[in-house]
Amino acid sequence: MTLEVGNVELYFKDKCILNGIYLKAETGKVTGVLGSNGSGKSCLLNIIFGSLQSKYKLIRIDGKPITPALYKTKLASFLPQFNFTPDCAKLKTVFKLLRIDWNDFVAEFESFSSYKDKRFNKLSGGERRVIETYLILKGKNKIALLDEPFSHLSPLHIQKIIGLISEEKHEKIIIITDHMHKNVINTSDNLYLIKNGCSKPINDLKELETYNYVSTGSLD
Ligand SMILES: Nc1ncnc2c1ncn2[C@@H]1O[C@H](COP(=O)(O)OP(=O)(O)OP(=O)(O)O)[C@@H](O)[C@H]1O
Repeated sequence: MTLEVGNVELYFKDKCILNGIYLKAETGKVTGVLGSNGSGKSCLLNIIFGSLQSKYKLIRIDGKPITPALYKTKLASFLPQFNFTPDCAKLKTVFKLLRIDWNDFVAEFESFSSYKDKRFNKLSGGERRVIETYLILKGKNKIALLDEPFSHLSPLHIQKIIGLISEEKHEKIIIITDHMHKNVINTSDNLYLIKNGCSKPINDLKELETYNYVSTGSLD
């Protein structure tokens, strides 16, 4: 499956945020989106998901334009920057409702093994991020949009999430953005940088220096 996003124009009042976006993502490859603070990464993911309206956008799946918001089609799931799980929900209830196997989860994330009856709001920020990222990656949707999945995560959990992304990419289109750019770079098969409202395909990591996203030599 392929997902193409183009012709995006997003303004807040008179301020132009996005105006030259083309991005192609496909099953089997992770698509990474990098960009400085405020460059429009979260807005772009929200526009793709349909939770933010833009002046223009064209979304194509397997070459065919798709007009309903993606969240309405149930094709896509979205890990936003904020928590989406109800505070008082017990983890076992959330997993059951989403039909995700708890035992598979704790086999991978052993430190959660005593948490089955815990309520979501009793977890730490990083633990919440692990749970929600896992739920999105293991869900049935064919497109997963991940906005900062690594934030608040400790190194071991980051490695496990990266492993999960590498497995799930064979089933899903995965688009990921995060400020932990080295993790995004290592996880992604295709990379884009958002700069001045436009997407720049990155074929050589040196371009990230040329576009002044990272300092010279920092990726050596
Ligand atoms: N609801 C809003 N009203 C007005 N401006 C907004 C709104 N949401 C976002 N913006 C602006 O749009 C720009 C892009 O925001 P966005 O959150 O997409 O950036 P980002 O690249 O995800 O940043 P960060 O990496 O810091 O999270 C920012 O300048 C932000 O101030």
